[in-house]
Amino acid sequence: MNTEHEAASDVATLYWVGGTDGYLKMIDQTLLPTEYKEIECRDVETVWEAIKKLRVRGAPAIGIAAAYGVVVGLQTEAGTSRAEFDQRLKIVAEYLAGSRPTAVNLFWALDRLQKLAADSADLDSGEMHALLLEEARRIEVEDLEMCHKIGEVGAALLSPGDGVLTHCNAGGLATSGGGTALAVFFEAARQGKGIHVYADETRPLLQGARLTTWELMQRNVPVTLISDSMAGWVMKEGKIQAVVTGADRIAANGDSANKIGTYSVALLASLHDIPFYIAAPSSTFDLSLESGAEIPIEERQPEEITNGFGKQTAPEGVDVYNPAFDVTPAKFIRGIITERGLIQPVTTEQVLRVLNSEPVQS
Ligand SMILES: CSC[C@H]1O[C@H](OP(=O)(O)O)[C@H](O)[C@@H]1O
Repeated sequence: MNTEHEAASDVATLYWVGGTDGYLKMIDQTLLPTEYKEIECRDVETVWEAIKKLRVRGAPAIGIAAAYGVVVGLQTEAGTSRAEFDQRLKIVAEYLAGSRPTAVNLFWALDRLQKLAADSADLDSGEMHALLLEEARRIEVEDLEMCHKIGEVGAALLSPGDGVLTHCNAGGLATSGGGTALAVFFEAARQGKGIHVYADETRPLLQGARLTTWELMQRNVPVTLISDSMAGWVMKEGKIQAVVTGADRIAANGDSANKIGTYSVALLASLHDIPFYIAAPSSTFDLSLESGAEIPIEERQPEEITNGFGKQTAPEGVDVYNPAFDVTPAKFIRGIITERGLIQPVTTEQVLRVLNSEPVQS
């Protein structure tokens, strides 16, 4: 636990230091696992770059970073009129919204802060700034509570000795510190279920190889790293009894966007009659979308594939297609694990029923 970190998280993915004149501190995830370094974000441009370059990544973590990014971006408005403050708030929110398009938590957090400001027109700029910092901290702490509940709901689905496969990183590093898919594994391990995790390396940015294995080893959860192309074979060999991944945006019918390669894993799981679960907080649902067809998919730079981590592995000028996410249709998802319970079957009716219920009691 970082002594400066006020939220009760044991993985200090990101946190605010000080008052409204403070700053956002975060682990630079691009350096893991070989270097553990925290960076300080003292202006909104640094926050934007950190999200864009995946120094901070994962839907919930991106939402928290954006919320604190708004607070940082408003530090230029100390002592201004409320009208000037609100104009700057609009500019900063639009700027941060342009960092990455798929993770809905980013937009959910920005909308939440802007609505708070609209509902607090009577406050002066200093009071409003302080209230926005409180709300950003609330988003962080609420996420930690959601992660712990997701862990409890999901762990109940796993049996002693299960082999479980995951794709990308949906751990503490992708959230306030508790994780979503990995929260399920952490809780199952805490309950003594003796699970064994198989982590896809997750090309091209290797969040699985670099981050998921690191987190699980930190917590002494047995983990085996496999290449993405091995997922089908370990299922065929009977090593996998369940698959759990995170999500970046879930449509009202349960179609789920997640790291590229997740769709293939879901199809393979279906072929082997292995349950495929998504673990995600309610803040990752976008009920304005009827289906996953409308989820915006981020395309990233070709160099992530042709020059991953500095080594050229393809001819100069080769044509590259690099979508960062894909969408798994609800029909391939056995259940969606949320802090409000398990959504099963995965239908619009069930999504709305569970999301309208209260969070499970720990
Ligand atoms: C708990 S959300 C984790 C989710 O975010 C990752 O994407 P990225 O690393 O590009 O931010 C991936 O889709 C994970 O499943």
